[in-house]
Amino acid sequence: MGQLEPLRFTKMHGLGNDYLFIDIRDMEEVPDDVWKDYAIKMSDRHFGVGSDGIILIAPSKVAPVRMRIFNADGSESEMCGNGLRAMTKWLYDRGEFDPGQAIETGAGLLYPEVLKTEEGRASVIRVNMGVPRLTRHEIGMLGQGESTCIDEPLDLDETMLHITCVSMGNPHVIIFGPLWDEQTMARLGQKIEHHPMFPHRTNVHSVEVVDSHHLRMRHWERGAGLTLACGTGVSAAIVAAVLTERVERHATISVPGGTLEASWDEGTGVVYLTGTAQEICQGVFELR
Ligand SMILES: N[C@@H](CCC[C@H](N)C(=O)O)C(=O)O
Repeated sequence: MGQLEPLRFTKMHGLGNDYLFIDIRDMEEVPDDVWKDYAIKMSDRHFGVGSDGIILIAPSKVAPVRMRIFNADGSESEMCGNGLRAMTKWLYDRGEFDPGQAIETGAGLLYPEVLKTEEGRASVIRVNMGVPRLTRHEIGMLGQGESTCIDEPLDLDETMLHITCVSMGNPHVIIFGPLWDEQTMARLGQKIEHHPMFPHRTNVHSVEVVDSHHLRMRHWERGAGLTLACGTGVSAAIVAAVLTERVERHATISVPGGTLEASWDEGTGVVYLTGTAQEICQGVFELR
């Protein structure tokens, strides 16, 4: 790891979903296993810096820049909604974000937009999260590949749940009902994350309908556990709630770390996610 250090990082968050951003555009290429190791060590909340994962600001052949995300357990994910807003802010605040530009992600090219600034810095960002994917094959679930999973039973031994599954590039399971408390979210979230139905594991969300324009959610993230917000999860939730006729196409979504606005456009099929992003601090990491 010696050649990478000292490793500069910026800690940022979207509603408390926090990541350590590392600009690797001018670095020599290093094997993914090295990033996996850094993700585990840096993310540790007691023996590291503390975060839900690390995000690499990487070079791209198809866009001005690419986002790669490694969860706190070192696994790589395709996408991160809160991370994408935070990365847009990182670029904007450093004069490196052009209106209309794309950011390459594992879910394809995505288009963020800075809606509001404060003292020249980005504060509210809207992201075109792309079109949700609904077949089992696209979600990475077992079963009939071309079929969807909408309000279907999942037997968890101790309890029978009804799940709706959506991919926003990464997989999400949505369970509607009264909002689970933290303990239940952790216990059932972990079980569903590792359920054999999901060979690549999955993110899990408890979702309560407040009214036809308002949802409340709690998250168990694949590779990170309980988090204060999950942008792709919120995007998946509005899709699942519209598909099951629980909300209109635009909703406010309350999560433990704050509030996001989500909408699912009828014409284009695109999901839009709007919310804040903040920079916490900058630092230098050296493994001891
Ligand atoms: N917090 C994120 C999602 C991060 C990745 C996720 N844990 C996965 O493994 O897919 C978000 O804001 O979308």
